[in-house]
Amino acid sequence: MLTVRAPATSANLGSGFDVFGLALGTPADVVRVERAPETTITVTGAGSEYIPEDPEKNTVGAVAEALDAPARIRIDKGVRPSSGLGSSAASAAAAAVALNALYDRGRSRKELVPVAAEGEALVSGEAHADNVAPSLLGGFTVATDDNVTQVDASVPVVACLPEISVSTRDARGIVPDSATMDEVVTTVGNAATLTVGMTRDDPELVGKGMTDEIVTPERTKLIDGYEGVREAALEAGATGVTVSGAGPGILAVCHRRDQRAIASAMVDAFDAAGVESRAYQTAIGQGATLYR
Ligand SMILES: Nc1ncnc2c1ncn2[C@@H]1O[C@H](COP(=O)(O)OP(=O)(O)OP(=O)(O)O)[C@@H](O)[C@H]1O
Ligand SMILES: N[C@@H](CCO)C(=O)O
Repeated sequence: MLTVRAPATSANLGSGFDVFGLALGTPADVVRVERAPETTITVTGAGSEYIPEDPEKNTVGAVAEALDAPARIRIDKGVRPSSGLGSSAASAAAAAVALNALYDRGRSRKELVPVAAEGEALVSGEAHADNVAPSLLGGFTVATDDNVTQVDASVPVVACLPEISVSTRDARGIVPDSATMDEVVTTVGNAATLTVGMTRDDPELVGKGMTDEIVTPERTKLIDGYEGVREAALEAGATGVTVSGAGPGILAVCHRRDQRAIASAMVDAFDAAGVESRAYQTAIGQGATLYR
């Protein structure tokens, strides 16, 4: 039996829609695999009651199929589904690493990115790789149609998860079809600023570059209390705040000294809007870990 822990992730980071992603130190999914004549899946843990065990509907089933690696797969969910914290991707990334090792497929972590993205195609309709890339590789990742670039980074973050469900499929349905040239120019500037910030572990530059005028304003309409939470986090010292992935999770970037105050301000602001939430005080972390 092989065991893999794969981390939650935050995609988009505002200006990098469908391209940027980062691995979170916590939470994470744990996947255990054993060889079997055909794939079976059991799911326990956070939100497991909402996750199908049918291999045709679970992201790990798509990964087993893509690697031609049938197995008995047990998923222990640390990342609740429909969270914006890459729940479906964490399982897919863990399964890709585990099954690749179990069947000696010899794929590199980078080569496993499109394999794990097959799981995303199953649940959201598109094989976007911006969650599976950081879950597999760790750090900050830039996933384009034909390449993935990774840099190690250790910027502190707070990921606040409200008790609201937003499906990625629905949130993709409200992405605007077009953008103005001014919006594109601003976005390119912000994305470049954020990228430089990651290479310098600089929360100020990363936070500044997280602003997005194209996709995020539409997505925030799906998150009750978003504006209040954003303002509270900024007042408590966050250097940037945006929707995590497709939401409803909200990501704040910060200096370590402000982390606790920001977490508490975000939870209180959700509470004031009548929404329960929990905040993970963490940092950009490692990719999937294999335990033999
Ligand atoms: N192994 C899995 N783990 C989590 N969700 C799964 C899994 N397999 C299938 N699903 C389905 O995928 C959907 C959750 O995926 P979705 O992309 O909406 O959420 P998310 O991964 O938390 O969000 P995001 O991609 O925005 O970070 C749910 O409908 C869930 O039932
Ligand atoms: N880039 C994807 C990530 C989903 O987690 C989206 O925002 O739809």
